[in-house]
Amino acid sequence: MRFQGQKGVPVSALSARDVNVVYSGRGGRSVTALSNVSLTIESAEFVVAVGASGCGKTTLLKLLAGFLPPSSGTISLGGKPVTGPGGERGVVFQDDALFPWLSVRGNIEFGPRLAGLDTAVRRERCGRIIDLVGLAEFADHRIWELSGGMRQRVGMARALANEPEILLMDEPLGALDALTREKMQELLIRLWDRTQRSVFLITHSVEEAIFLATRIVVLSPRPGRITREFHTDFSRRVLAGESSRSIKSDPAFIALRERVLAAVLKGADA
Ligand SMILES: Nc1ncnc2c1ncn2[C@@H]1O[C@H](COP(=O)(O)OP(=O)(O)OP(=O)(O)O)[C@@H](O)[C@H]1O
Repeated sequence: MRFQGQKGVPVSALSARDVNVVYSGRGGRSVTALSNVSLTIESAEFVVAVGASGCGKTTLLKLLAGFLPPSSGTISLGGKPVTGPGGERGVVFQDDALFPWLSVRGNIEFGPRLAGLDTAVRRERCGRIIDLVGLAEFADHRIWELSGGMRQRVGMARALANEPEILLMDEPLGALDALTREKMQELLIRLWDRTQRSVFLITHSVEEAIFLATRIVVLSPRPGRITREFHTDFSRRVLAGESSRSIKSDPAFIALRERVLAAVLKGADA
């Protein structure tokens, strides 16, 4: 499938630099959700953020998406300031609001249709994406006829249909049962590999983070900040054909899981 990031053409780096976010809370009390956070998601990286509840993960994603301006600091894409949402950044949430009155294809074609893309180009592009997420047989089904895992595939396909440079995902697999979740993790790795998009993903599962990421960032609360980073490449083994079970039970995987977990718990206690 043709995407801007393929054949060695780098997609733009998305950066947060010295970012602070202060929310005004109830009774005049303010909450520092993020303090001096700097993070650059380089071309074709798969960055996963983990951390205790309330450490600012979603706030960071909203900044990168352009949904929320920082109180201070800058967000930039390819060196240009981000001042709002944009088609270069596709966003996927856990409970993505799909349009129940449209078919799978209708949902996926919605963005390109709104952007005024020529019908033939739109059909062709969305057909390829439907194949890529394994929904070809269900293209004409309504959303209410799909399982939870299939709906998440539609959410991802809908984001990909706008050909973003980077996918921003907030707990996309959080609501799925364990078996479906593992299958979707494998699909995410294949999507990342095939499309060469950069990905920024939030999860509460340390195991999921290690399985998916090329880089894990650990955030700690009060105030929210990045405390540790880990580089990992277990997803390469998925792409090489090794089974998820074999990878997740590898002593090297388990050892890293304990190190990342210790970093998360240390931050949560601080
Ligand atoms: N709109 C808001 N107004 C006031 N405070 C907010 C707002 N949004 C988030 N907060 C606070 O900012 C902090 C960071 O919240 P955020 O949702 O970014 O954390 P999170 O790590 O994504 O949490 P979780 O893992 O529970 O989803 C929390 O203390 C939260 O209560």
